[in-house]
Amino acid sequence: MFDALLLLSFGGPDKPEDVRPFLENVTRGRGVPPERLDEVVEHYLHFGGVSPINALNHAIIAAVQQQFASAGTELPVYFGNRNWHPMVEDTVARMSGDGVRRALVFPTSAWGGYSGCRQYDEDIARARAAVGEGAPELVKLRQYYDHPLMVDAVADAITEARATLASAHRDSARLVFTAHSIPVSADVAAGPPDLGGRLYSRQVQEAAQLCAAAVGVDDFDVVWQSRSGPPQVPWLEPDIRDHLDALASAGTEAVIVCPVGFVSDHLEVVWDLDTEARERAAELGIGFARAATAGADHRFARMIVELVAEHTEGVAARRLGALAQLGCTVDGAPCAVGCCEPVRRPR
Ligand SMILES: CC1=C(CCC(=O)O)c2cc3nc(cc4[nH]c(cc5[nH]c(cc1n2)c(C)c5CCC(=O)O)c(CCC(=O)O)c4C)C(CCC(=O)O)=C3C
Ligand SMILES: [Fe+2]
Repeated sequence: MFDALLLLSFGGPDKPEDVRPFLENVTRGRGVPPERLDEVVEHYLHFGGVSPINALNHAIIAAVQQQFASAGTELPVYFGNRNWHPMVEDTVARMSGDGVRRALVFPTSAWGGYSGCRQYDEDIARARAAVGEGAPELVKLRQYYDHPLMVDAVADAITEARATLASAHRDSARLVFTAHSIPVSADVAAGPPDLGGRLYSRQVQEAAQLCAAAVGVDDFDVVWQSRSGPPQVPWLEPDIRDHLDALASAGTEAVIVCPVGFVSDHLEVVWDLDTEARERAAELGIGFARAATAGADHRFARMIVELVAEHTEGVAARRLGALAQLGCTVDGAPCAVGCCEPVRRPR
């Protein structure tokens, strides 16, 4: 029925010379100010111009291949990206050359919204169009932000992070979830029009609620990180650093920061949290622990295998959230008419 799995991701530079051209691909036509780009170049160069994202994706693929092998599932796994090599256009061309007729696509974003869902649909459509006649049918797997295996992995990561705090802080540390900020207009446009919008921030809130409940915490915060737009454009707020200021002034002594919005420890996690937010916490004199992302956990690969089995074996979709189940698309058609429409950006 399906003859391959494609892991579709964001992409990142592998060496210093890649950084500028990669960022040009990411931000083409998106109204990101040049000052912001110069800053982000520095973040990548701080890590030798190598984004951690490619190695992390290769590790996820290896874990999935291992599980396929031990289950006797013969499904080759391909890797393609939106913004850097291997580019999804090249990968889909290779799949076509290998005789792949129909493939499932696992996107490395768990979320709805333009950046997390619809833009991956656009990538699929663009890659198929580039191949032209005979391009494989590409079925994207559904959103998985509330999958029980994902929630379990994040919950354990929170517990492990808590254990790294000074003993006096362990019980009282404030649990703070982060996700990538997006323009408020993009959040308003997120989801099928009849569901009232703001699907991305509502999903992030729901995931945070599920993970907090899994560790027995009922009072937590959801804040945002890594905004890139010009200052006059409203993005989801507060930023994690401003939030740390507010928490410290209110007497909080320690925080556990959980980047629930990201599936792996890529650059925006290791720079914006492990470098900038951690520094801010040190300046404020508050304890800081960062929870690991779910991608490196064996349950994440198990979840991918289970999402595949929903299509290949009719396994029932397991999920803990109550919001609409979305994201499963065919050949890059959006989830619904008018779903997550790209918002026009100021020049
Ligand atoms: C919702 C969301 C996710 C989560 C869903 C998903 O995972 O897809 C995500 C992931 C990621 N974002 C990443 C990197 C970047 N994102 C940027 C810019 C932007 N992100 C946005 C949103 C998101 N981004 C938006 C609205 C912009 C503004 C420009 C635009 O409208 O498109 C820029 C430009 C420079 C800057 O301003 O930061 C960079 C370099 C990397 C790779 C990191 C690495 O290399 O390890 C990853 C996984
Ligand atoms: Fe981003």
